[in-house]
Amino acid sequence: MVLNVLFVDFYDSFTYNLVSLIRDQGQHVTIIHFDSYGEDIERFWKDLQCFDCIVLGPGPGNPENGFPDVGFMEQLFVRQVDLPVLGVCLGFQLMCKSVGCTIEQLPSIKHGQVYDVKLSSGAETAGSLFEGYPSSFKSVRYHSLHVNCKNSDVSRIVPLAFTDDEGGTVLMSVQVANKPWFGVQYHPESCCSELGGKLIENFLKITERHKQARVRASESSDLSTAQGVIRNLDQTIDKSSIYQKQDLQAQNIQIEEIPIEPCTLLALQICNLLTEPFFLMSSSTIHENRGEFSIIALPNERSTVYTHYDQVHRTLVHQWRDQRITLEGFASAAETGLSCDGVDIINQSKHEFWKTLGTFMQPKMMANNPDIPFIGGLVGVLGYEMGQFTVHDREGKLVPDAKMVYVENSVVVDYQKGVLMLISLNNKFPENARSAVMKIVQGSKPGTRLPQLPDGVEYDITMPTKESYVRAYNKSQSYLNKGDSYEVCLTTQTRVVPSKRIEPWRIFQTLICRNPAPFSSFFEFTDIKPGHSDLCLLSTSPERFLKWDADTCELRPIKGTVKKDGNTTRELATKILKTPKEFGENLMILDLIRNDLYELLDVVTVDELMSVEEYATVYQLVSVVKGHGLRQAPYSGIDLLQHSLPPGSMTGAPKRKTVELLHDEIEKELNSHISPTSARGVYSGVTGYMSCNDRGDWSVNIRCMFSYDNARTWRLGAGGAVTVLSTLEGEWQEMLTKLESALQVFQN
Ligand SMILES: C=C(O[C@@H]1C=C(C(=O)O)C=C[C@H]1O)C(=O)O
Ligand SMILES: NC(=O)CC[C@H](N)C(=O)O
Repeated sequence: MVLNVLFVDFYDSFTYNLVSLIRDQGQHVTIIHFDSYGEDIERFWKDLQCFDCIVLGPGPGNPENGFPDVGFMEQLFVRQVDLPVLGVCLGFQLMCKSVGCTIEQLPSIKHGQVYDVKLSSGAETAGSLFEGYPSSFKSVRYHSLHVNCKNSDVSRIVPLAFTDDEGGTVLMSVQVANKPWFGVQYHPESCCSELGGKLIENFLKITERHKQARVRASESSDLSTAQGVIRNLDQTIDKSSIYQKQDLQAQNIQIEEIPIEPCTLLALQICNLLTEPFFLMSSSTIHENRGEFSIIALPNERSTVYTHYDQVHRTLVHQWRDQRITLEGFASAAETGLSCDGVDIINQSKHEFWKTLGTFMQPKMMANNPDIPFIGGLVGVLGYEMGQFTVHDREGKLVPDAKMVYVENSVVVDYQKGVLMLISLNNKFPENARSAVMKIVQGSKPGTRLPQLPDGVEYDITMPTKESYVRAYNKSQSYLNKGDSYEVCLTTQTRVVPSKRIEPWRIFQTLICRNPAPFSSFFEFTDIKPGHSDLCLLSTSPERFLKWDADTCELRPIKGTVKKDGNTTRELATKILKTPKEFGENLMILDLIRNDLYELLDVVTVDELMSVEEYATVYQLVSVVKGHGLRQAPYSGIDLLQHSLPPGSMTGAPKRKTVELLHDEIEKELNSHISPTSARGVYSGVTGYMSCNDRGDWSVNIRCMFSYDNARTWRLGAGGAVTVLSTLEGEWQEMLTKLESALQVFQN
């Protein structure tokens, strides 16, 4: 008998981790938001007849705030719903409040910390929520608030578990007396919690028994009506796929392999000799599993270019350097939506923009699957505001939020195999590019002279004041304390104006030598006119956002940073990175990313838990999460990409609420010297490709600089995760360290 579980989501970023635990038990889960019914409690009550139990999930906010934070969900208990209920964290607090407990500030807030949960005596008896549990087990806590039942009617509450921390004993689980209503304060669904699946299994057994009793009393509802209701209810996420997968045909690819001596300057040297435009996604450090490749993408007049402006909900489509288009014509088409020779104008939201990209790519996907990450496809940059929950408010200057270019010719260097490949999808690998490659491959070893920026240029650098940073930091702390957020990725932006324009390529070469990184990128979009770009990104990112192939995907969130200086050995860094502060920071984002994947996929694994990685200026704590079974799913990599942007490591958790707080409150004043709308722009977005052999790889836009005005001014973002364990000085210094990784090129 499959149970129908109603899951009430309070817009949390751990919802689907819990949902997956229930689905693993073979049960059907319907997810609604706590405010899906608005104020229509009667309709909600009627629909409840279709379900066998209710799970009230975790989430931001405080049940004491009432309707804005929890809707009318407390009424479940006030009206005495005749269904088993499991409340988790916020849901638990809500249930306890409804029976007279108070919700109070936790003396020592815990976000992403593992504690021993101890059962009250008798809690593990047969038929209970903790049947078969040991007397103590480890679980993760994410809460600012806790339940105080000292002044409540003790006959209504059966405490089941507690934990000890610095603030004394904290209630971890209760049952409401004589009711099948249970709750846990801890998070059974975290990847660092023990026995989470068992808790759900036990709750479902309780549900099963309850259901049987109801069936006997013939209270059960008509199954066919139930199915209709259920189908229409579950609308919290858009589950449609961007494009339908089809049977793929083999298509023509020309690949010429040339053996090479692996050297990460190779791609740079080839680009130096190229006479045509190029984009570079390059590794400047070779590691197993990241940075094994450099890709030089060669756009030409056959290349279609997509530019999306979220501020005006418009996409412009044109061919690379179409002679009919002028810079002024293009800018005015973007601004007004009025037609312009050579440009297709589509008025569409960013959501529809993804579909436009998908529709374009679908017929280009091919059955050939050479073991090469990129054979040709869309390459480009997606800004932070292309993600979910973000908005790009209208401000003075219209800037692109996304630019993607379809590229048929490329050079791919595989450092591990020691081969370079010239790849063409149109049988016409450009001769000039071939001779540039041959010159470098056959020539003498590349020199080691470090490129320098030209002498005699002054740099006007504007960064946020420490005072405004302090205010933003304090705001972040106050939201963390109130339980509105568990982690806030607070970011700053700095503007650099050189007294003379310097070629982006020259800056990039300096940057990549000073701050080598596995995901460096050079994207100067000169798609209208040579020597002119409306978007330019120079990045030395250490962080992979998302990589996929036809069946699996991988995310590598970085959270936890230690500056390298003369005294920091790897050993010391590891010690610092394994403290509760860094552990919690990383775990929260790891759990958030599992959630992002579980929204679309059934199987998600944690393949590396908090490894320490070394970079030029910092040590970082990195986890690796994989999603499996894409082949059987209706989704492709592009669905995962759309779905999981913006990167959780750049937002904090829970994602939706924290993105909102950052935009409306926290970063507004802090970055007002750059933009009045607190848009992050390219920073915090992603850069990469989707290849016609169904592979993709995207890095997070950090340790980078970008320009919207043809390299006259540059913007650099830097930030870090603020948690309750942060210190103001520590975060300020961490931000400066990250800023320095790119800013250093302008400082001598
Ligand atoms: C925000 C930045 O980096 C992010 C924040 C990190 C952290 O808080 O430790 C680490 C890597 C990135 O996910 C940045 O580099 O500007
Ligand atoms: N994870 C949660 O559900 C948190 C609940 C509540 N907002 C708190 O901070 O205590």
